[in-house]
Amino acid sequence: MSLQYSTEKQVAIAAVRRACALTSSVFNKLVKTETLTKGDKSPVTIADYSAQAVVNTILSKAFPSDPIVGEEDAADLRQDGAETLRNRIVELSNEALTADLGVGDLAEWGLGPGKERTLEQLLDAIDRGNDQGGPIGRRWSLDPIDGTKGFLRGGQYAVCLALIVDGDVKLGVIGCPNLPVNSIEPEGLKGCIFSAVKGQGAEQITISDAKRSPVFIPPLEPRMLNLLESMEAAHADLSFNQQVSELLGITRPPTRMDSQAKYACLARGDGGVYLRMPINPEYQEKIWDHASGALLIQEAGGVITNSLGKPLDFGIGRTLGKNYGIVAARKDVHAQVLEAVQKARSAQAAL
Ligand SMILES: Nc1ncnc2c1ncn2[C@@H]1O[C@H](COP(=O)(O)O)[C@@H](OP(=O)(O)O)[C@H]1O
Ligand SMILES: [Mg+2]
Ligand SMILES: [Mg+2]
Ligand SMILES: [Mg+2]
Repeated sequence: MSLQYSTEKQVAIAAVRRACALTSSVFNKLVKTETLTKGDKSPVTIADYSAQAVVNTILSKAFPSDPIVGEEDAADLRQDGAETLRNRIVELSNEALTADLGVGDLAEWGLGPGKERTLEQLLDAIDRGNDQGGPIGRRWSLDPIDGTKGFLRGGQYAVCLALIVDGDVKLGVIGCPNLPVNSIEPEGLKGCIFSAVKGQGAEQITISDAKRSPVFIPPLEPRMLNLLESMEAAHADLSFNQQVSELLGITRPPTRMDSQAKYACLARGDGGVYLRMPINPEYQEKIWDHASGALLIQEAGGVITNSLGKPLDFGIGRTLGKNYGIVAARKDVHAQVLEAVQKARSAQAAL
C-alpha cells in the first residue's frame, strides 16, 4: 500500500523542480523591463508568472478538479503593451514544460519534448490560481516565487507549493535554488527542495541529484539559538525581534533572509526561532507565504503559532485573517519565545 499523498508529493516535487530550474535560468538573463510593479507596489517578474504557469499546468493535468490559490494572476499580462512580457513567458514556460523527463516525472502530467502550450493556455493556467480558499475541500496554494525581492537581489527565494484539505495543510514543498545544501558549507553546492507530509516527517533533497536526507530541528543550547527574520524591514518588526532576542539571552546576531527559506533553515537547525511580528497590523498574511513552511516546521519537530499561541488557520480564505504575527521554533523553545514576546509587548505598552 502506498503512503497517503504519495502521488501528490511526487507531482508537487516535479513541478517545483521545474519551476526552480526556470527561475534560476531567468535570474542570469533578467532585465529591468521584465519586472512589473503590482497594485500593492510589490515587484513581479516574468519568472513569477512563468513559474506559476508551469506549476499550474502540471497540477491541472495531474489533478484536474483541484482548485489552486496562487499569488499571481494574468490580468496585467492581458493588457495591450505587455506583448514582450507575454512572449518571454511563453518561451520560458514551454522551455520548462518540454524539458526531458527527470527522476520521478511522468509523461502523463503533460511533460517532456513536444508538449508546448499556447499563449492562451498559459495565461489561463496562471489564472487557475484564482481560488478564494476556505474551510471545506481540497486545494493547492502556490507562491511561484516567494521573496521576489530576494530573487531580484540574487539572495534567497523559494518556490512554495502546498496541499490544503479542509483547512489543514497535508503536504508542503519548498524549493530553494540558492540555498546551500549543507549550511556548514555556505560556498558549497546550492539548491534544495524540502518536503513534508502530515504525519510522515520532513526531508530535503538536492535539486541536482535528488539525494535525500531527513530534516528535523536538533536541540540547540540557548547560546546557539538565533533569530531568522526578513530582509525587508517593511515585512516584520525587526526592532521588536531585537528586544525578544535580548529577553531570551540570545547572543548570536539574527540571520536575515527573504522567503520561506527561513522555515527551511529553521527546520534543519540553521537558526532556532522564526519571528515575524507585524509592522502594519492591517496587513493580512497570505496563505501561500506560510502553508508549506508551517507543515515543514511541524513535521521537523517544531511548533508554529501566532503570537497569542493559537494555530495559524489556513481555512479562512486567501489570507490568514487578523494579523497576530508568527512564531515558529522547536517545541521546547517555542514556549519560551511566546513568553518573551508577551513580555516585550507589555514593556512596549508601558512606554
Ligand atoms: N507589509 C507586509 N508585511 C508582511 N509581509 C508582507 C508585507 N508586504 C508583502 N509581504 C509578503 O512578504 C513576502 C516575503 O516575505 P519575506 O520578508 O519573509 O521574504 C512577500 O512574498 P512575495 O515575495 O512572494 O511577494 C509578500 O507576500
Ligand atoms: Mg509577491
Ligand atoms: Mg510570498
Ligand atoms: Mg511570490
